[in-house]
Amino acid sequence: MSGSLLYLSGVSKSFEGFRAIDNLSLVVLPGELRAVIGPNGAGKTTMMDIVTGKTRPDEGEVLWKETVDLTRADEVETARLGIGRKFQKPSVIESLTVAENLELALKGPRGVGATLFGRRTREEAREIERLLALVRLEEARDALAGSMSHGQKQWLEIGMLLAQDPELLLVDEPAAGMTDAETMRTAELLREIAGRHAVVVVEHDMEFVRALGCKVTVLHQGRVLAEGSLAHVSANAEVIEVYLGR
Ligand SMILES: Nc1ncnc2c1ncn2[C@@H]1O[C@H](COP(=O)(O)OP(=O)(O)OP(=O)(O)O)[C@@H](O)[C@H]1O
Repeated sequence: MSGSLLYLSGVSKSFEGFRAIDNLSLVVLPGELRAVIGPNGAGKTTMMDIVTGKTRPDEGEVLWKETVDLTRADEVETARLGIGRKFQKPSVIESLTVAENLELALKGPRGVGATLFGRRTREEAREIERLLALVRLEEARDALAGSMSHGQKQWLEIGMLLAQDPELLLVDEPAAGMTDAETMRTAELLREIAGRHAVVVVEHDMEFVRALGCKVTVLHQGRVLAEGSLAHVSANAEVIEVYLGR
């Protein structure tokens, strides 16, 4: 599709004869915020695995910016192209401070020594401040990441992914295990970062999806069951039957 950032068409993937993804089509535009919902086993994780090059589809097209064939890319290449992925479990370095974690993310994995023993350039310091403000951890900049709440660790990790300035951020169930206040704050954060980055969020928490206020894609049995506003998909009889009405 013209102007798409991510384009999936007719994508299928089977595991030992079981179709986890079945003729899936999906388009994400630059800067778009999109929620993906669906029952357990609907194929949400497999879809993200395909986009990031972790899993190769059996059939179908997966295009980045209309031209780059993502079915030939591995996870390192998709990261380099600008696709960031936030897994459910936070993976911050607990023995470093919040600011040091962000600094490390700016410098990449080879920057551990420079982070611990080197000096921050003025540009790095400015970028760290921008990210701290964005993820609302300014007050916690010098605290150890290990002392943060679960929600704060999730925000820090989102900040670390943003340090790489991805054009697409895939986020897997960020609200799981968060308090209600943290959940709402996370929705606000993702709304804020959309625009500069496209964000695709997989989530089960419907209050969170409502707070995102974005287009929703409902997956079921590896394909798109419904797509549109939350009000639109919530009124769909099949969606109610397989997911919302449980
Ligand atoms: N490597 C694999 N080998 C065999 N089956 C797999 C593999 N990966 C996924 N599946 C199967 O494919 C289906 C889709 O799984 P997937 O994890 O993508 O769903 P999901 O929508 O992310 O579910 P959940 O909400 O539970 O995380 C499931 O039935 C799962 O058991």
